[in-house]
Amino acid sequence: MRIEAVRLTKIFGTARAVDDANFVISQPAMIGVIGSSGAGKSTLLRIINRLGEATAGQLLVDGQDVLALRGRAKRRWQADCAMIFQQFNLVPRLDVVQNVLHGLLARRGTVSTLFNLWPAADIDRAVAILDRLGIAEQATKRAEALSGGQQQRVAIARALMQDPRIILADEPIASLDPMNAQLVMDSLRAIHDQDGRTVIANLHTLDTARRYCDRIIGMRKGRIVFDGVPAQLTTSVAREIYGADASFSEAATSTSIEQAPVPSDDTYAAQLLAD
Ligand SMILES: Nc1ncnc2c1ncn2[C@@H]1O[C@H](COP(=O)(O)OP(=O)(O)OP(=O)(O)O)[C@@H](O)[C@H]1O
Repeated sequence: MRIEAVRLTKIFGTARAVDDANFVISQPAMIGVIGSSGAGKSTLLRIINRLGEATAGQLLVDGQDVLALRGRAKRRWQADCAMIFQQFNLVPRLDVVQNVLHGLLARRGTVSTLFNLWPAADIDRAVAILDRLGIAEQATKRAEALSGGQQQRVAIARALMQDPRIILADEPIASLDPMNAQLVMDSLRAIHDQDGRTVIANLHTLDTARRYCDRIIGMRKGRIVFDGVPAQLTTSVAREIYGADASFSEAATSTSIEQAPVPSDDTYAAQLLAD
């Protein structure tokens, strides 16, 4: 699969949240997107998944502009690129397996879920995916009873259930402690290595991007100002991305810094549940 972003632009009012972004992904990759708050990282992922519409530009996937798709074809594309969010976006009162099975909504209708009519083969697959992520023993618990790190792995399992070609992760570890952050990043890396799926993760922390990603895209004020391998990301380049002065230190973007929780974004759940 070849993905090419051509002059992707998103304007909110007068703000250019994504400004003329161009990149090519010619083979499965693990890509980290970095940049300070407001740089446009989330907006970029949402455009790719069609949760948000671009103002201009194209996203060519094997030559076809997926931003122009409508109806069923658009939903098929959305099923091909699963989203993972900082706040997990699980259904709290449902058990873990049910949450994972919801990944199938991207590929199928909603009728079966209304009646909880899941074929045994689907349930077996959901449990196998949970097992792969090391949380099969949590399968019958309510999602809300799990720790944040476990909930994020359930969200990854839900994403895998829809068998996507791409996983888009929007700040997947920003709400997690360092140990759980590592477990979640290890899982995403394994999914890329073992399945050959492309993973694009927005990351607050440079050290995480360096450690887990083969390629890093740096955004500043909507523009892509860096696109290269971690070794090319020198301190002076990092400073340019973050718009920081000489006092900038990488430690300031370390995973050990706790992020304040942000309100959950339930658009994704709404999209999955939509007809
Ligand atoms: N729905 C919206 N309406 C208006 N402006 C928006 C909207 N969503 C994002 N923006 C603006 O677009 C710009 C980019 O925001 P975006 O959330 O993509 O940045 P980000 O790099 O993901 O930041 P963060 O790391 O804080 O999540 C910001 O200036 C933001 O205020």
